[in-house]
Amino acid sequence: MLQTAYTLYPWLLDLSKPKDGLFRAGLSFVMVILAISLWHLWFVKKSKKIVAQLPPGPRGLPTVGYLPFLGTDNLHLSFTELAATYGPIFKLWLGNKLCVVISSPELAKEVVRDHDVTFSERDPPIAAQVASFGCNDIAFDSSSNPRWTNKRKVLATELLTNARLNACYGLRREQVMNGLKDVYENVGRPIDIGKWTYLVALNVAISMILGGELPGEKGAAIEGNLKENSSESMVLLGKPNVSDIFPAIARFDIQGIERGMRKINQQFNRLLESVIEMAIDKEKDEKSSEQKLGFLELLLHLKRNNNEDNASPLTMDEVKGLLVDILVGGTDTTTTMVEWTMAVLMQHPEIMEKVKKELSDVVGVNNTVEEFHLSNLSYLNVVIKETFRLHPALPLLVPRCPARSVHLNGYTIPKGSRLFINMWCIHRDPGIWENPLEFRPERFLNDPDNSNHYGNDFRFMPFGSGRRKCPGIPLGEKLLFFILASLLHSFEWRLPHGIVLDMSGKFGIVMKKKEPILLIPTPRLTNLDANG
Ligand code: HEM
Repeated sequence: MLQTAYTLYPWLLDLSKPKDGLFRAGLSFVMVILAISLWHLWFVKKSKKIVAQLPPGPRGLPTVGYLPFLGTDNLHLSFTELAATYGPIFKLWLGNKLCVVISSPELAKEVVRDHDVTFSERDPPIAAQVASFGCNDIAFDSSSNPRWTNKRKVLATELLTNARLNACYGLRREQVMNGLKDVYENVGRPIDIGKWTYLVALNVAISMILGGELPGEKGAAIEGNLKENSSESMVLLGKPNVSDIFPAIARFDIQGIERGMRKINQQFNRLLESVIEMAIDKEKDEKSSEQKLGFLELLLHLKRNNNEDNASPLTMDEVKGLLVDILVGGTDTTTTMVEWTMAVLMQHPEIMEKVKKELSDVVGVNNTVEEFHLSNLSYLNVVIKETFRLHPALPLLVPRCPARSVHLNGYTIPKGSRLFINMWCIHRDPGIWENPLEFRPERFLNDPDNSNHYGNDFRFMPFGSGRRKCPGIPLGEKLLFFILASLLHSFEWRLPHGIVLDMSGKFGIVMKKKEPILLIPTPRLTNLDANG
């Protein structure tokens, strides 16, 4: 058509025959309009083709996108409902962020294995950027930054090695025993399991960071402030922030989240400076044995010296970022998992009985649990796995962000969009799991692959997978297991009279129980004091 118009064009412009002029001018006008219309049609079709390359998804409203239709409480549930309509890959706009959600193991494999490098970037929320000393931690630093690889290596090969964790078992034991003694003193009264566990997990983290208790009144005050500060930080990190969804208005900080986080961060910084000073003094006074050093002393050592591979030493902000990862990454996740496990056990008395019997057989009725018992508690192990399946601490993992546009399942996932892997949906998919909503630990009992939850089985990834997989597994799992075994072996638990368990979750970075779980303890061991 365009070619015909092109050949006619000289004739149309030949205005030497005046009587035909009007006709030719009219025809010329029509042809130009036709050409423009054809070009327009071609252009619209081409742009539609680009739009069609995005995954399907629900329509939203101008500016806010699908935001008003999503409940704030349970993003993973809304995403699961949308997957039922739009399939295992869909997109939606939240404000002006394009989000893509995937909900099948096949697509999860493509993201975390086949395109792992491309999908390993993060889109850090503002509060997290501040809390992590400008993304100087592991969770929010760019994976293309060689310093990120260095920090993951430091965590894996310096802090969380078996030898190091074994060396500081005494510190974990002491904090768990202190927690059990608190429960003992409150026998017969309701205990908030989440609050109790959070305090124990935080005490463990602080104690391992400092290599024990800080001396004197100053030390006790610093420890108290660190606890308070970490809890406040968790609250702000969990709050949805309008500035993250509408970057154009971020500078107004409408909810004051950024200001709040900056204040907390300054206090935290001052606390860390005091702790660092004390650690340096301690180092001067006594040369502690290498294995007994606290994480902070080790990090300061790595800050001063090049490590074996001659990677450049850690910066002070990186030391602080790593401490934040340990304080934040390990405490809320462990707390949440203890809460959910206790809740499901209260719902299933027959499973609780089996757990208690195993504990009595393996640990003995007059002994407290020690970490060396854990590898023999195979039934408790599968109870925890089943809880991970039904109540993963991070149901959407930590959202990823492609470093460049990628094709996934025939769709384009544009660079900079936010990608969620809905593990909640995959963990409950009836096509994968038999009676998926049933709490049945036995499903894992005869499983030959005991390590299938470490990221190689894309149907079951409570710790994520690929380059961004949780680097805290060795500590997280040990602590979770140890706290649960100790609680269940030392006490009988019952719900307060007339209380019905509420099993709904409240979505944040970590999915906690919506209602705290309050349980009343009665001693099971006769001699907790003697063993402590
Ligand atoms: C039961 C306890 C824990 C659970 C369930 C858990 C779960 C997770 C999950 C699901 C992720 C996201 C993985 C992904 O996006 O693919 C993650 C990331 C992370 N976790 Fe854990 N975690 C636990 C304990 C810990 C502990 C104890 C630490 C620190 C010592 C820790 C530090 C981190 C860090 C730094 C990241 C970010 C990794 C990165 O982005 O490269 N976690 N965790």
